[in-house]
Amino acid sequence: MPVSTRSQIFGFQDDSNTIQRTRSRSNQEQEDPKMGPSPLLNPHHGLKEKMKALTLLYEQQKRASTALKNQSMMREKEEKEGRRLSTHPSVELLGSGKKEERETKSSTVMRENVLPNSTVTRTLVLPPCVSDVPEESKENAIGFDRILGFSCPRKGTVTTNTVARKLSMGGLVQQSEPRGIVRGGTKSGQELETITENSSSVGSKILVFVRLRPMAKKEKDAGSRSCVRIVNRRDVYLTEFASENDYLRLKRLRGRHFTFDASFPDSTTQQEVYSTTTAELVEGVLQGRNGSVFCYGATGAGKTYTMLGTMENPGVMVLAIKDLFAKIRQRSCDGNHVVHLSYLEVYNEMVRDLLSPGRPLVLREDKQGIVAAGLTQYRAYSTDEVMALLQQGNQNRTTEPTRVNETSSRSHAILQVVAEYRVRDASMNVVNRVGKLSLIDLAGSERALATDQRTLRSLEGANINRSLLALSSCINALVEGKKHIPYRNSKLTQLLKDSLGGACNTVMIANISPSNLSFGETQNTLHWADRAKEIRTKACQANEELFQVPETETDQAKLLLELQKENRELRVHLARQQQKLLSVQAQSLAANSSPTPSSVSSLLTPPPSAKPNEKRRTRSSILAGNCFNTPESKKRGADETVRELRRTVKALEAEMERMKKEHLLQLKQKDDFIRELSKKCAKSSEAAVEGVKRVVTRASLRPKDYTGSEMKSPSHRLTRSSLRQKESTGGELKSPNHRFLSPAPTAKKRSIWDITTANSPSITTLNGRKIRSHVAAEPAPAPAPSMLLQLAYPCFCFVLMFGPHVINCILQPGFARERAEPSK
Ligand SMILES: Nc1ncnc2c1ncn2[C@@H]1O[C@H](COP(=O)(O)OP(=O)(O)OP(=O)(O)O)[C@@H](O)[C@H]1O
Repeated sequence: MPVSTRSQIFGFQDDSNTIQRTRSRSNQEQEDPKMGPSPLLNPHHGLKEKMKALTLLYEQQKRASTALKNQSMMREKEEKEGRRLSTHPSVELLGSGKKEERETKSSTVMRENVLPNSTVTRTLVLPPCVSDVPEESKENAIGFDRILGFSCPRKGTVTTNTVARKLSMGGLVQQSEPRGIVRGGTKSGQELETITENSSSVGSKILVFVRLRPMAKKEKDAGSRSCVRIVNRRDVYLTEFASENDYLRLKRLRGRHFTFDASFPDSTTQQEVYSTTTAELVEGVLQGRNGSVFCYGATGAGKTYTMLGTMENPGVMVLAIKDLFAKIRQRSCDGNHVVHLSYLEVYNEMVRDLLSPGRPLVLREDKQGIVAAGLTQYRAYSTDEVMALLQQGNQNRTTEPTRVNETSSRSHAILQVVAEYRVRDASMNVVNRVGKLSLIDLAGSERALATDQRTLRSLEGANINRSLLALSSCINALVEGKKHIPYRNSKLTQLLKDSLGGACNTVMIANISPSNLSFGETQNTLHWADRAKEIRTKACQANEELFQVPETETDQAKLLLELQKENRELRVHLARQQQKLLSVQAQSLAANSSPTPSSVSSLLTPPPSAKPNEKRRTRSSILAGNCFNTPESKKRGADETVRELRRTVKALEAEMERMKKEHLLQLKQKDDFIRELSKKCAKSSEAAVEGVKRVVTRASLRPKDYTGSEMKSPSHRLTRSSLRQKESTGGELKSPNHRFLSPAPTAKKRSIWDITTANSPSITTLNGRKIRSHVAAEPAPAPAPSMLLQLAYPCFCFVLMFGPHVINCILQPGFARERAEPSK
């Protein structure tokens, strides 16, 4: 520094470090040939010189301390400013133009201050040599902050002094970046100042924005001039022109300067306004924070345009709802979102439901705050649905033409959107977040002259003004930190209680007209907006509820799961059992349909071409899974069985008949054979009787009539042969058949044969005794039937009685096989 070069203190080198430093510097300078010889080297310098050096040193110290003081003051101011702005999550004040970035890049000073307990990031880009500029200039540097939330910088917004600030609240910004924000600091690589602040513990201040509407045609026609100038999208300069009639003050200009969180010139689009003011509130609502946006201003200043907008240029309400649903759609896979909607108006100090108009509603205070009892809460599923509801509500809203505004809103309208988000966390507890967004379009403050003098309009105006006055009183009380806030003075302030003094992120948009004809209203609006900046709402924390699933409930849930599992298993088991039962029934049915043993059934079964098919059909119908047969199908099955049984019976009868015939035929054949044999025997025996008269036979005892008769019984042959045997053995019968020989005529005892054939028609009586016809030819005593006949007859009867299958089994097993073979 030039001052130090003049330091010529030599003798003070041991007194202080400062002097030591000064001396050393002086020594350096001594060596510098450009600087020339130092005056301190002159031994003739007296006290005067020393005093001069000391004075210089003192001045130097003083300047340094002043610089330090300025620095700390500036820091304090920045901190204060940052705190205020940090109450709003969406504001980001950064250098926007690339041109500016280029300008400041080369000469930016970086300072980093980290405050304890802070979470908010603030980025400052300071102009070149900021430390060297006077104090006033430094204040201006802060005063010329610009919002970089606007992606498209406009003409005339470029300044040499650029301060970029990034504000956030409760971590909102980290999660969602406001649209269109250009982070000048990060993009240009400029050195940044980062200040963090824990705003959540302090609470938040209301963010205040100002929007200037374009000059209306009516106003232009009336020759009005613009009295509002917005600089750097933040500063508002209000100019009061002297009255044309006041000739003395014609050239006098009175102006006022206001600074807000952001100020929107007349060219700002709806989307820009939404992005800067409300987008972050929507994000916060989805995280369980309450948010409020309200428009304040004189009648015709553009409040309804800002909140509702037109079809071509939808306003904040519409854009917020669209954004809300878009964000919900993005997170739909995470959990369940439920959106409820209500829309009401306060007209002449009456609360009315705009979605289902009827009787005025009563305001009540409960845990959730002030609520309108009986207000319709519509569950909305889509943006279109909300738009339709909004349109319906607006049709019900009270609007009347006034001198200032063709469609002047005569009521305060409040659209409330409640977003509930329910999700399960890692430990399966249910997290429930409820955020409420209130979008409020106030009626315009107005002078009586501005509206009609008609009774109703003036009454409306009076009520509007009264409620707005109550709002002003509340704002005043809040700013002054009074304990009692007069919310109850009007319905409007009651409804805004949460937004102004509750745990809520609140945004106020002050709408102003550019016309100098509305200077008074504009000044008033700006004045209250400026006051509102100081309102501090309570710390806004997420309305989050955690529903822990209690242990007992967990046990019950487990039990329920187990029971459900068991029930499922039992059902499967039951189905299997039913299947089995049905198959068993089917088998038994099949068995009933063919009750005979396999050999017999195969014998008696109808031709193989028909029967197996039927069986297969029955089986297949069961296997088809008809576990739960209808009664009809059961009846059909029974009929089928009966039909089958009948067929079997018929087949059996036919078979029996056939076997009977066969048997008779066989018997006849055998009888013929015996007859022939007996004839031959008779011839030979005649010859033998004639030769040997000693042998007495029955035949010899028979009358001659009978000798020629036919011997039909096969036993007759045996008799003859036994005779022949007797003859050969010397008259003694050695054959076991001897015992079957008919008894002697003297014997009265009757054989079974005699009894069974007693009633036979073919039996004739001989000597009072009945004999069979085929032995009738023989003389009495008639010989007993042969052994073959005695066996065959009971068998025949047995066959007739019990069916051919028994015979088949007992007597002629081979027969059945012979018969069965064709069926194979
Ligand atoms: N930013 C803007 N851009 C274009 N036109 C605007 C803008 N702001 C307001 N207007 C127009 O100005 C007129 C009045 O606006 P608006 O009805 O929104 O005023 P207001 O403040 O709601 O009035 P009131 O309190 O009487 O209801 C409307 O015709 C509107 O289209």
